[in-house]
Amino acid sequence: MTTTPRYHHALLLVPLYVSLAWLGMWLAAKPPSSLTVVWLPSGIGLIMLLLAGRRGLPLVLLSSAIANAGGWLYFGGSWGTALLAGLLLAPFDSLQSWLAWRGCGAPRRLLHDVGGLQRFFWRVCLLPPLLTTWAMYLINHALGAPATAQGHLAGLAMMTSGDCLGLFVVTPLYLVLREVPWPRLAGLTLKIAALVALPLLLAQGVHPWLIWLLGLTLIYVAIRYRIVGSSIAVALLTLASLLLLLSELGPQLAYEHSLSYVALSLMILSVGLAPHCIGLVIQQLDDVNHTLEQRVAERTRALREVQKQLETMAYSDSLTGLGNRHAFYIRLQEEQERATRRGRRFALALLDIDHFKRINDSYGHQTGDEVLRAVAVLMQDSVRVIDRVYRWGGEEFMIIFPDAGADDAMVPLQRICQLIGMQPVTTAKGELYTSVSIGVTEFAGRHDAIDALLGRVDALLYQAKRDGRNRIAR
Ligand SMILES: Nc1nc2c(ncn2[C@@H]2O[C@H](COP(=O)(O)OP(=O)(O)OP(=O)(O)O)[C@@H](O)[C@H]2O)c(=O)[nH]1
Repeated sequence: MTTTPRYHHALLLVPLYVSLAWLGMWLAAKPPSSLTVVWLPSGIGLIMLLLAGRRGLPLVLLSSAIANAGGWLYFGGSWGTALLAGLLLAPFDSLQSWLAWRGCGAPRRLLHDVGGLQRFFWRVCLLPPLLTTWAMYLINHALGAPATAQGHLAGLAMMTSGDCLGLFVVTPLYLVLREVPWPRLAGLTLKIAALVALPLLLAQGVHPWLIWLLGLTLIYVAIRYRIVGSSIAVALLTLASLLLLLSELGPQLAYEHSLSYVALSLMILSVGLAPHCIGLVIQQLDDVNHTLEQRVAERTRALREVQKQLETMAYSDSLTGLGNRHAFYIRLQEEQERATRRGRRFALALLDIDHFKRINDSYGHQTGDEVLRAVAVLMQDSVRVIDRVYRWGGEEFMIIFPDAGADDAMVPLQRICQLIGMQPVTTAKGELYTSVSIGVTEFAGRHDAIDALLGRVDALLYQAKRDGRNRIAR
């Protein structure tokens, strides 16, 4: 049989189970006698199964047998009675843990939402003790355990509420321990201990009615620290109640003894349920909020992506990948303003592929597209990084040369003219020769309007066409 780390942890709980059981028996035997408020081993048994699954069942059986047999020996029972108590009671303790474990369903979801709290209370804390403690009570009684002063029913109620409270206190603590790192848990426990102690001390020292402040404290803890806080608070409240009872302090002792202990168990159960409920509701709201925020963030990211794509589509020419006419206008305006502000120049060239219609007519539109793409790449490769090439429309292109005059622009333009005129464009239909005509002008200072600039470059292009094409006019 292979053993996992979780099984080892369950194994380590055996001594804890036994010592908590003996501590419980010892407390019960203290005056005012035979009283149980909380039976912590019931919770420990469930944790063994949560850790080790079915393989934890023999561990619960063993722990319970040792605890019960030892208890009977301690209280003066014979070896035979002790052995019998161990053998007879252990299966019922194990059955209780098994029922509670089955009631948990998926432990991760146990105290995850308010619906889970209902399941936790009924199926984990209440039903398993209700179904098993009567048998254990009968066995104890048959073996010679005395009834409480208030009779069997009070004794049975005390045993059931004690087991129920054990499960109610220990299970959430286990879930908390699993999720919260130790240093944070220690800090949190100290803070909550101070908050829980305050109303208890006020009730003892000033006036018993001040015990009601405890309700406010627990609600505050639940709102502030969610289910983690309420779990720690309920455990601390149980501990504090036990200490107060041991010191024979506390308003509970005003009642009949055993019934007052049942009342205390029930009080802790009901007082504990409210903050758990508040903690879970707030936690659920937090989770919903978090999910919504995540979704909004995702949508915003997707929208930004679409916006980027739309911008690219709005400013670029899909065939050549160059900036389109819209982008050209924006850049031309910026360049004109910049040049005016700094007293600089810039050159503007308009290029047109000669007799492009013939290419389309002879080889088809697709081949025409290939030529347009090839010419676009060639132009882009022939200018400086800061120069910008745009598709003006059809087979016409614009180039803006920042910080350059028409003379400076002539150098790359001549290179473009020569390259296009001399080297063929490779297309699917074969190698094609073409040429470009170019008009080039420069910005003539602050009074040179954009329309005038465009009119000039257009006229120069037509001059180049008129003069025989495959040339530059300036
Ligand atoms: N393949 C293709 N052809 C286009 C595109 N846009 C415009 N054209 C074509 O480009 C041709 C332009 O013809 P014209 O304006 O007569 O110019 P041209 O034939 O180059 O003659 P010149 O400019 O006088 O040398 C037309 O046949 C348009 O259909 C395009 O995106 N792809």
